[in-house]
Order: sequence, then C-alpha cells, then structure tokens
Amino acid sequence: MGFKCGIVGLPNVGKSTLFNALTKTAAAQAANYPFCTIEPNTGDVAVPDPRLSEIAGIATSKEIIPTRITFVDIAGLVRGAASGEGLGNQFLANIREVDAIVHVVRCFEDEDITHVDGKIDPLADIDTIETELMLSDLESLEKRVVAMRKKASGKDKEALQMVPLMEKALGLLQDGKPARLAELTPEEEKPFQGLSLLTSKPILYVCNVEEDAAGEGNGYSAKVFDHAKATGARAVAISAAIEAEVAVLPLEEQAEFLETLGLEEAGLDRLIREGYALLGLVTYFTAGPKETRAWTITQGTKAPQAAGVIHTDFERGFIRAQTIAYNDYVTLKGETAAKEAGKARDEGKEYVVQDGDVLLFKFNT
Ligand SMILES: Nc1ncnc2c1ncn2[C@@H]1O[C@H](COP(=O)(O)OP(=O)(O)OP(=O)(O)O)[C@@H](O)[C@H]1O
Ligand SMILES: [Mg+2]
Repeated sequence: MGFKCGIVGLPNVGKSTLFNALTKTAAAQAANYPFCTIEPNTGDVAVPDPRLSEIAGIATSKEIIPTRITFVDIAGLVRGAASGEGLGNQFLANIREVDAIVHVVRCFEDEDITHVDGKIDPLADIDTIETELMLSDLESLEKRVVAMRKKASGKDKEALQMVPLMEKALGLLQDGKPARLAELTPEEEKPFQGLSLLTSKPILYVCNVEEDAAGEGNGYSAKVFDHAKATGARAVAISAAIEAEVAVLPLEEQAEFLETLGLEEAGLDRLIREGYALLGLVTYFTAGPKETRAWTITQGTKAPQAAGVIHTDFERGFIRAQTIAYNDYVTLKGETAAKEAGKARDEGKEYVVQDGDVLLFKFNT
C-alpha cells in the first residue's frame, strides 16, 4: 500500500540529516546551506516492533520481516512559498502527495548553522510553515468552491455534499486556522479528506535538539510539545545529528553508544513508531517456520481486505481467518496451545482486524 510521511520544515533545520539517519544512506545530501535538497528523496524504513522477535521465537521462524513505511525528504519551505517564493509551489505539490507530515523544527543552538530568520524560535517557525500551507489551501479552495457551488445549484448530488464541507474548511482557513480542526461527522471524514488539503493532514513535530537534550528535550521543545497538545498534533524530541551518528554504527555498537548518551533507544525508533500511529496504522502478524512477518493495515480494516495486503487472491477467495490475539499467542506460547485453550477464533468477512492479531487465512483460489 505504501504509507508516506513527508519531512517538512524551514531550510537548514536538519531534515536531510534526519532522513539520512532514517534511511541509513547518504542519498540525501546534508550540508550546511539552504536548499541543498531539491528533488524529494524517498526512503522505505522498517517499523521496529519488539513483538516480531517474540512471535518468531515461539514459531521458530527462520526469518523476521518487519513492515515498512515511507519517508520523503522534502526541500525547505519558506515564507512566501504559497505565492511561488523560493522553490515555492514545487514543495507544496510534494507535500500534497504525502499521507502525514513530519515537521522538523529547529530547537538547537549552534552559531555555525544558519537559521533563515536569524534566530531560534520554534513556535514562529511552525507558524511560518503553517501559514504557507493555509494560504495554499485557501487559494485552492476559493477556486474550487466556485465551480462546486455552480454544480450544487444544478442539484448535483456530489456537489451538494461537498459545498458545505468546503465552506467549513474555508471558514477555518479564513480565521487563520488549519482545516484539521474541522468538526466532522464520521460520514464526512472521507469526503473531507478527499479535498486533499495540506492543513488537514496529521502532523508530528520533530524537535531537533542539541546532543545533551536528546532524551528529555529542552526549553524550546517544551514549547513545541505544548503547542502540539493544544492543536491535536504529536511531538518527539530528537537530535538529528546524533541519530545520524548512531545510524551508521554496527548494530552491536549502537546500544552501547546510546547508553553512553543516557538514551534507552534510538530516537528514530520512537519517531517511526509515532509516524506509524499518526497515520492511523495497525499491524497484524503471520507466523510460521519460514518467517514471522508484520503487515500494515489502516484502523478498521476487515479481514478480507487485510488478507488482500498479502495477495489479491487471498482477498478474492477469502473464507475465514484463524485469529489469535498477540497476548494469547505469547502467553500460551504458540498456535497449538492457543487452539487447545480455545483462543484461536475463526473470524469471517465482517471481522475488524485488531492490532497484534496473529492471523492464518483460509481461502479458495
Ligand atoms: N541536532 C543538531 N545539532 C547540531 N547541528 C545539526 C543538528 N541537526 C542538524 N544539524 C546540522 O544542520 C545543518 C543542516 O542540516 P540539513 O542539511 O539536514 O538541513 P535541511 O533541513 O535538510 O536543509 P535544506 O532545507 O537546505 O534541505 C547540517 O550542517 C547538519 O549537520
Ligand atoms: Mg535538505
């Protein structure tokens, strides 16, 4: 399926450093000058999940295959982008294509690294970017709503539904608020997302802090956390520079290095997990002697569509899914014991797959 998080932020705040660390490649040039990234770079990243090795141990699997999400390193966005400043519209187009936004905010002091506005002020930076995104949404909606109103006056059914949604978004944007704050009924969610507004995408703030603050964050990141809380976003504090160093170390040395810094786990693991949650994704597992594997679905996916992620034949010929909850699988130590304990359920077409389910699909070909 491919779920994409776009890494955005002002120029020179550490986006490519973070992206490099994430993809463990030097594919995205990181350099201390604005606009070093022009084409967006895309990288697939394994989603770390400690449940995989637990299951694999029990199922004596030869291989572990984590699920993946995609990160895109997008060039820095500056004030005036919505009116074509900088590399303006190109960035906005790149952002339009992602499912969620990872917004890197500069929270470190370093006189050698230029800040485009000359001072460290994370909330002002957030405001700059959010304003550009809102202006872009406003402009695109103002154009689109005219045609839609015309269609609605001709009693077009879709238009009659869309006009009030567009007006809801317009009302917020005209007040200087992002479209994600729109109050929607469950039925309105999908058509509203269909408007593909930049400011309706979920947001994760990454506070890029200095080395010493990599765990708890600092005064700057505290402000960003408060802002996130107040606006329904998420936030993590990470030092992109350290993550880039950790990422190139051999696995054995990584844990040791993190320990010397007083960190329990790589910030990237936290970031990837937050990104995954931000996208509203859940994981189910398949387990056998060959491999234990994690699969990604969106919340609310029913068993046949979940099976379809593995293969379209699984969905087409779906009969039922033998389902063992992760906790049962681990406590009872595997499929056989779970079956004996009556914890292996046969679920049908209407079953909504839950996070952590260990599934075995029965299907016709
Ligand atoms: N936490 C940090 N502490 C100190 N320096 C950092 C930190 N994170 C990144 N840097 C440095 O900041 C500079 C800019 O980083 P990077 O090239 O990743 O920015 P960018 O946001 O991708 O910029 P652009 O918008 O130009 O593509 C680099 O010199 C990088 O090493
Ligand atoms: Mg860059």
